[in-house]
Amino acid sequence: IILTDPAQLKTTTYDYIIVGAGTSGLALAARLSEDTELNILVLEAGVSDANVVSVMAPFLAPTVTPYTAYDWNYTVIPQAGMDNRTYPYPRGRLLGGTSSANYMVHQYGSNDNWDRMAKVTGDPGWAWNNMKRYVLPHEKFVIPPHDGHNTTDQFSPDLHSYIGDVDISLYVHSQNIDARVIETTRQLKEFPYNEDISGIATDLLGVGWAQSTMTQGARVSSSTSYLSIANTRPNLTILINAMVTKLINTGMSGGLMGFQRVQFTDGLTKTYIVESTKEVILSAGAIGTVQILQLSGIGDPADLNPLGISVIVDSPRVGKNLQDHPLLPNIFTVEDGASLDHILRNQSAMGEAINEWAVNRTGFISNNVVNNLAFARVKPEVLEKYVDPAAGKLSPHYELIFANYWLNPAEPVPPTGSYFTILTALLTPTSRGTVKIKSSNPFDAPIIDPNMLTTEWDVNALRESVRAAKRFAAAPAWDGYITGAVGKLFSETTSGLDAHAREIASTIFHPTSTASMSSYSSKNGVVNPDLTVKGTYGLRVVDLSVLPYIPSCHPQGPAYMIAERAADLIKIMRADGPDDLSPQYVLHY
Ligand SMILES: Cc1cc2nc3c(=O)[nH]c(=O)nc-3n(C[C@H](O)[C@H](O)[C@H](O)COP(=O)(O)OP(=O)(O)OC[C@H]3O[C@@H](n4cnc5c(N)ncnc54)[C@H](O)[C@@H]3O)c2cc1C
Repeated sequence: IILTDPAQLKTTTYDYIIVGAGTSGLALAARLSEDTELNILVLEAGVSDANVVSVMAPFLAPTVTPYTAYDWNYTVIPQAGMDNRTYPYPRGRLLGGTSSANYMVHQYGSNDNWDRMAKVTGDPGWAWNNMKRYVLPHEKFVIPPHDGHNTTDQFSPDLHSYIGDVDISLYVHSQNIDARVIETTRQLKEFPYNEDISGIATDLLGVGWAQSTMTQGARVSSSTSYLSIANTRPNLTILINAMVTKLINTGMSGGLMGFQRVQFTDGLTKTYIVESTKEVILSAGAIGTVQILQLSGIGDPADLNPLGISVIVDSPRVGKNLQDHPLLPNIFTVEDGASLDHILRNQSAMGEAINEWAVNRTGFISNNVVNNLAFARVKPEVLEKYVDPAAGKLSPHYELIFANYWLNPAEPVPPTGSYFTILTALLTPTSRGTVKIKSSNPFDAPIIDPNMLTTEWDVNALRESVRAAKRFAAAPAWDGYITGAVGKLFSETTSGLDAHAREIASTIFHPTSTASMSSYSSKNGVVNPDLTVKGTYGLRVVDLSVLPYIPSCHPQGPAYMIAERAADLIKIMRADGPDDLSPQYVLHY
């Protein structure tokens, strides 16, 4: 049941209270509520996602954020590595969280991403060999896609699940560049075709077809999937418009501090308190989770003391390990009228397209914003000088994203011209940023410093991605289409290309790792391998903040995987012994 007013709550005591009805939060709520004996409350600061056209229509995803009613409307502080520019840092503030606001590309990361996590945390349960089991309950691959096209060789059917909760589909509308992208894989050895870039198999490298969380011409979020399946359960309550302002400590036990009470506000004047008998679980995302921890006195004394917040749990790594993928739009000019731009900037043409979508769920509005992606590694001679920051030899360093129009999240399409965009994203950054509350007022936005492009590796690797994009675009497949390059992309020099990056790069919106996991004995982390917050009992974090390293992929898949395993970890803790667990929940390691 979804409630909108705290007065509608039947009780103030629940077994589990989950903070944040986002990507991970709703997946976890759905799994925990399978046990009818448990009473679960989810508190979400944002609004309902119901009937919001920009949220539902896949191609309109870029209009859900930034700076809207569905966004937390954050802005980063001036970035030293990017000409001291600031830029928006969108996060979904609605049911489904950022899965209701993202661009829907779905992957799991490379096997190495998970194996490295198992290694650094000392918990083999995070290795891909164990994690891959969660693909089965998680995804439901849609065959055929909504446009009915033949998907032979566009994904590997044997790798995928068809019985899970989240619909995942290949494209449902072609872009006129699709054939040229695939042709390039035949012409340039450097960019081989990869039939399946989900990351389920060992190899993520190459050019392939995007897999997206959508079905029947509409977005699939954690709200329209996990929640819509679980929502009829009487033991699951979701309260929206409920912003958590802090956790209240409820006393020590065995040297650990409890935080069983959750304080929240309706956003206006009233404050409420609810209590958990088992656990409070923070799923407020890489920014929100840090904010709540710090407001509750869990953090670095150097951050909290100056704000007059008493330190209850000294946890110096809270908000410290922020990682994100820098994104650089490399835009080419193309033959007049050969791109989608003339439609995108024509209001009546857009109106017609949206109308077609509203009536039939067809046309380009029913499709994701991109159809093809490429994952690649820098050349060995570039890597020579560095300790490879990738999780393994089959993990990409960067990504190329292809769109037959002007796709620059930071700058709208110019009034004239036709364009082709190859966005490049650095997937293995070594720069580390921070998230820190500005004051003890929960309504003050935290200070977000992604600190991007501040290491030599990051600058070099992003430059290599631009060179790769230019080599890609120089393949014969693009003859008669591309006519030039926009801005400093023209440059052939190192300094020119670096200036291009500093001038227009921003984020692909993938913040992670701000409450990262480390082994039970390590202090270099915020949570333990079972996601419990170090120094506390009855408190866990279940969202992308727990990742020690950002995965080299689009991270909503990992957010869902973390939630799926967290549900098992919680169920195992509750069970008296293995006999109490259904076979599905026994970990095999
Ligand atoms: C524009 C954009 C495009 C993206 N495109 C892609 C893509 O194509 N593919 C991909 O894989 N990833 C993409 N991402 C990233 C990805 O969607 C997110 O990283 C992921 O969904 C985060 O999941 P999460 O569970 O950690 O947090 P979220 O899904 O953000 O959930 C956090 C929830 O907690 C709530 N919350 C926060 N603070 C509080 C509080 N104090 N009280 C109550 N509730 C609170 C929030 O409102 C939100 O609902 C994109 C992100 C953006 C912004």
